[in-house]
Amino acid sequence: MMAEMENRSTTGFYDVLASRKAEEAVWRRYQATEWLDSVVGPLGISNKPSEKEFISRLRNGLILCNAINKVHPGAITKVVENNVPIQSITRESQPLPAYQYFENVRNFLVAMEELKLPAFEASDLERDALEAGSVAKVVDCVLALKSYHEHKNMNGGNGSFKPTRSPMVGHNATRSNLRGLPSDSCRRLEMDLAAEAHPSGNTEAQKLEGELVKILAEYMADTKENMGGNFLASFKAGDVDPMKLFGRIVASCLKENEQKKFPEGQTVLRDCLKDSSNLPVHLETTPLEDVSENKNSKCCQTCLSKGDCNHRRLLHIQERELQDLKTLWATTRKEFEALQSQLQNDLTQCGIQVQEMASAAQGYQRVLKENRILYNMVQDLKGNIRVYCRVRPSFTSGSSNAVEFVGEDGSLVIVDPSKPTKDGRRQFQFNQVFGPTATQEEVFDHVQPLIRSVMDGYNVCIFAYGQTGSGKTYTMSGPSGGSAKDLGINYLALNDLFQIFYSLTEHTLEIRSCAGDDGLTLPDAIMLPVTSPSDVLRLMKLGDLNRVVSSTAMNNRSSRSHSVLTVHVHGEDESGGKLRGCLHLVDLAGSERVDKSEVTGDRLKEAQYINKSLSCLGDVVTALAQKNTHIPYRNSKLTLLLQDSLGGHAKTLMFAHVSPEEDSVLETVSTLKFAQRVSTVELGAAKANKESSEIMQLKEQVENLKRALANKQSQDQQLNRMKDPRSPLGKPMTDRTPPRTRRLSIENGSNTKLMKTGKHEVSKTPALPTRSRRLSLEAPTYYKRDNDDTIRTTTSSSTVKIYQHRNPSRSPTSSSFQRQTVKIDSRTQVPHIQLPLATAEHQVLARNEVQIVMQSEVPISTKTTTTTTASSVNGKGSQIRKSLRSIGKLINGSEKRNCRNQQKEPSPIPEEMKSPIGISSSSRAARRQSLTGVYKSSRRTSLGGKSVDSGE
Ligand SMILES: Nc1ncnc2c1ncn2[C@@H]1O[C@H](COP(=O)(O)OP(=O)(O)OP(=O)(O)O)[C@@H](O)[C@H]1O
Repeated sequence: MMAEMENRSTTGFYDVLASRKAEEAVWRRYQATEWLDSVVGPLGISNKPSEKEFISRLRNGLILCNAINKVHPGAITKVVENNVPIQSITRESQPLPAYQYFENVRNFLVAMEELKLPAFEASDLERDALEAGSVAKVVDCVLALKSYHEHKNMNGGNGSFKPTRSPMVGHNATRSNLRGLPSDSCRRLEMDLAAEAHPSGNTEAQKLEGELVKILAEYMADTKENMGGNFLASFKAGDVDPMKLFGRIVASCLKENEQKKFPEGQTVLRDCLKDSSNLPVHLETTPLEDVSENKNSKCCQTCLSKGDCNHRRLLHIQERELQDLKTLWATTRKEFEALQSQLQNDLTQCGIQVQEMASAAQGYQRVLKENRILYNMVQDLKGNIRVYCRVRPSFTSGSSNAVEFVGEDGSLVIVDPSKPTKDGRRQFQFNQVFGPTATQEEVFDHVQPLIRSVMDGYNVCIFAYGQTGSGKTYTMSGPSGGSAKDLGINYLALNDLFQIFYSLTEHTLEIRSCAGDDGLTLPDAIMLPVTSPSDVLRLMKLGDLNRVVSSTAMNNRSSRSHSVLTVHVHGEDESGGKLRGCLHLVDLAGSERVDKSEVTGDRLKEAQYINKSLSCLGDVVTALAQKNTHIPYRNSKLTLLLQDSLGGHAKTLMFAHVSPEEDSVLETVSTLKFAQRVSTVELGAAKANKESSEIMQLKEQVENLKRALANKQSQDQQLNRMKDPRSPLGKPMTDRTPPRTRRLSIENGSNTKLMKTGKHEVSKTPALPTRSRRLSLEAPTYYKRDNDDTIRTTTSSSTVKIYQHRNPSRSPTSSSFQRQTVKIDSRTQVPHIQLPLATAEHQVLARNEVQIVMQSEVPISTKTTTTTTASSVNGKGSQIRKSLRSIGKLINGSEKRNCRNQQKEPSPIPEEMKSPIGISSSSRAARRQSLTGVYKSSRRTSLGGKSVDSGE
């Protein structure tokens, strides 16, 4: 059935092909006839002449010779004519002798050869030698001449002419003209010829070829029907490559027919077509897998078994091409792999380099950081005041900026836009400069080490300086209503201290708004326990409410006073040594030009006070920088307050704030100049307030020895009195002011006598701590005893209340002394200090406090160079040892004296009985004690003879 179908299909195909070919041939003959008619006159044959008719009209060669002479005049010089008009030449007319025919035809063929146009063989015109394709060759030859003629007419004979051929015919005679074409094209033409040569072959291969040809023919016929005039023209003109066209035809045949036209089972034909699709034209788009598949196709297998098929040759060629492609593919793959591995290597190298660069950058940052630390250490050793500068962001967009450059190394370049010359540019160098984008956290990172050193017993002062509105309060406290990330140094520092504190102990802290051990005091101070930074924040906010803030033309929330937050840290190190650190966080009021801030009334007065105190600060800094002997600390309360930080052994950091706006450039330069001057101030190396455990032990020994000595002396006195025969109670002693009291009075620069003023007893302050004494020097200070036994102190117009609280459990000598104590003193409105009265309770506490402080300060006051270094500790120890030795000598001396006295007659009357008031012996003891630093008894006397139980 299948075979039958195949046979039918094949027969039908050849019928169609034959009719198509016939049509084609007719059409071409018509073209040739028409052209010959137009060139040499009417041939006298029909429009659609048969092959025979056509050949017979050309056989004598006369028409051909005339035609070629028309196209190319002089191509044939001698045309043999038979004097019969062309029109009258018929099949029946007498033929010319054969040699004449031959002469004309030969001349024509030679001329065609010379014109490189396709020719035919003379035998093709023989009457009885018509064979398949021979007439077509003659027709092609005429049409080639026609095309040449047209080309000549169009281009005037210029340019190369490429003759067209019939797609249906192979031209043996024109094989030379096909040399330039690809060999595969030739092969395909050969295949076509082979197919034509065996139209009725029964072999399978022939069948397949036949089917292929049929499909091609159908396709070509369809294509021809759809061909427009342009296509034909370009085809004729040679613009269309016939081989490419053939390839395209085969490809589209494949597409269409593979799905539609081939019934199931016709796999052979499909494979064959697949095979033909692997022609070079299609290799460009056909996947390689398809090519390799086709190698085993049934058609090829059949062909291979046959051995002499054109397919075999084609297959060999394709195999070679496939092999070449495989090789190319392998090479390309290798190259690709090489490129891939190269890329991988490059990427790895790149990664390594990036890593190296990153680590180099990190190293650079580390070195930079170390450099800064070392530089700071050098500065610390030299005792320079550290100066950081902070530039706030500009608020006026679009205006030019006075800050030209902010360097990582602490350099800052300011440009005065009004002076475009070199003079307008100034460079400053500080320890650190923070640009407008610096965050609060970044700023605090650079301050943190300094704050932590408070825990090591150092006094630290950080003060913010700068023109109004430059960001001082922002740095120290943060913006009002800001979020947690905006918190300033004050909060972050306290937070940090609390964190360290929590990691050390669980104890509750105490906060108080007073100067504490050695500073100023403030009105309405209260003592509150705090357990966390938020407690402190709450209290600080309360303090801020007392700070006058008002709006000026320069700043909406301009601070109209200086603000000082002081944190006292008392601690004990692991070896039992005592530490005392103090942190002052100072937000100065801003300097301002009143014409710019446009303040009036009270605000104007405030501005004047602020500027005056800042100018005093400037004077102090200048005197310090010039190493003058006199430093004018007392010219203002601000400088007095900062005296320890500016002139002592504290670590001091100044934040110079500047506004970047162009119209602030003068103030900016002035601030930076001041900051530069501050950075040249050398305070000397900072010293920690630390007492080692060895010193503590020695102190304890001193105390014990002192007690032993006192006991001995009182025993001596008793013995002496008992030995004295003149009075059973002993001789009354002169009531004298104890020597220690006098000494203290001298130290304090005050009179210890109680002054009677009406009901009140007024006395100079007893041994007040350093800061209080300094205050009393500025304005004569008196303590008044009220009815309620309150001591009042007055300074000029203000009243001072002393809040010196001592919790017995906090005494340094108490065993229950907390390991770590943080006392936070918030002082505000320094220019307007109000110092209130103390209560009786406070008075008592004050006395106790003083006593404690004095006890701990004795060695320090005698050795003002207490430091943490081994040598200084040893120095202090040796001083104490000296004291011990002298005490020992005294004890030994008194024992010897006692021994001598005991040898004398002992008095039966006790010593106390000898003195009417019974204090002369203690006075003497006190005198001795004062010589050795014991002054509890003398204080008792100075405070009115009240006994103060040391109690500790
Ligand atoms: N680094 C900064 N980033 C963002 N805003 C800032 C910065 N510094 C300051 N400001 C803003 O600038 C304004 C003025 O700042 P601030 O009040 O701190 O200035 P000041 O120097 O304390 O002024 P005064 O001396 O008048 O009290 C505020 O609105 C503040 O929020």
